[in-house]
Amino acid sequence: MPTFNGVETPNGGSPDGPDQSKICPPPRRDSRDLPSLMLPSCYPITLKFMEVGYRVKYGNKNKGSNIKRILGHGPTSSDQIQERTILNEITGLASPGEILAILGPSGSGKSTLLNALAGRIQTNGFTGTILTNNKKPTKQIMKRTGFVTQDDLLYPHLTVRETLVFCSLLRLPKSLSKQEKTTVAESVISELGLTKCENTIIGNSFIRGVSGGERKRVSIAHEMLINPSLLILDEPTSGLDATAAYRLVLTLGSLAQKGKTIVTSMHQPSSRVYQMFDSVLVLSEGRCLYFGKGGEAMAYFESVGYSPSFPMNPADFLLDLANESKDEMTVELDGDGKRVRSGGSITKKTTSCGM
Ligand SMILES: Nc1ncnc2c1ncn2[C@@H]1O[C@H](COP(=O)(O)OP(=O)(O)OP(=O)(O)O)[C@@H](O)[C@H]1O
Repeated sequence: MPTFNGVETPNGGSPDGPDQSKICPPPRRDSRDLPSLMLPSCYPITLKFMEVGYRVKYGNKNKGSNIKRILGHGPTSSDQIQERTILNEITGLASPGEILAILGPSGSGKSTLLNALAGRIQTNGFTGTILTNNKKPTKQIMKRTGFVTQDDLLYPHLTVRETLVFCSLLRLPKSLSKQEKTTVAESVISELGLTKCENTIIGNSFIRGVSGGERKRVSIAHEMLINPSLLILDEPTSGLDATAAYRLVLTLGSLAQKGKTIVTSMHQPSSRVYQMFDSVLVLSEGRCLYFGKGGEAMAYFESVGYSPSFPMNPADFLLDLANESKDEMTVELDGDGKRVRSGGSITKKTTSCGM
């Protein structure tokens, strides 16, 4: 009987986490039921990360030296090897059935954090602890982790269906037949709402293909083929209009409802997208400004003296805070002596995580 990587409990049914049998029924071993086997996330993953830090060394004077010579630039002090802290003691938690959104301005460290959480950073500069179900991530856990990168790499000449069937043939275990792998791809196409465009080519900037939103969905579908329990996405809504972004996050929400743990970075979510986040982690220059429930962020900042002077999208407010936290600002007080946002500036009182 074929085994399917995305469903079976690792280590013969004794996972590193909660008793799975209490969470969802054991899968029926019938290849005709493959799509229904594949869709439930039967292996919940709780992701904890504590004091995650990342420092990089840069400024190798030998690199690009020919170009520098052509430009007439001799060795300068900036050619010396320097160190930079990209992430500074970031702590947080993502639970099954929830969406954790990493928010922050460009360059604040969102992608770096996601890479760290996905185990994609293995250099000396990395510090801190990342646990899945209270243990160091095992190979089995890594197999159940999907990572959707910011820059998707897809073959422009293949259709959506061809892309996913091809990936399915490559990524799914040899124990599944070709027909079963095709069935898995078909069910993912349907789950991600790609049926309408399944015969459209992916395309690129030269060849007209699927829309930006559909392209993002194909990237997510690509990871969904392995039925991940933990899905990490780097800016899945970048380049999408507000409605397409909302629809995509709705899809993420429905995946979360099936028991998956979703961690996603997002640049500028609309207020209705923000409302779909269970937790948010706000980064500013690699430091955590806030980690906690999305719905409690505004109250938290108000309690520590920061509030917008007019009703606004919480995500915009948090991004303003993150952007302005690095600048020197003047404290402005309203009639009650509260610090207020005024003329686009918000004063910042704390950099600790509001957990
Ligand atoms: N290996 C590296 N060497 C030097 N600097 C790096 C390295 N990796 C990341 N950085 C820097 O760290 C900062 C954070 O980068 P990161 O890509 O994580 O930001 P981001 O929040 O995802 O940005 P964006 O929203 O624009 O994608 C940036 O200033 C980037 O230039």
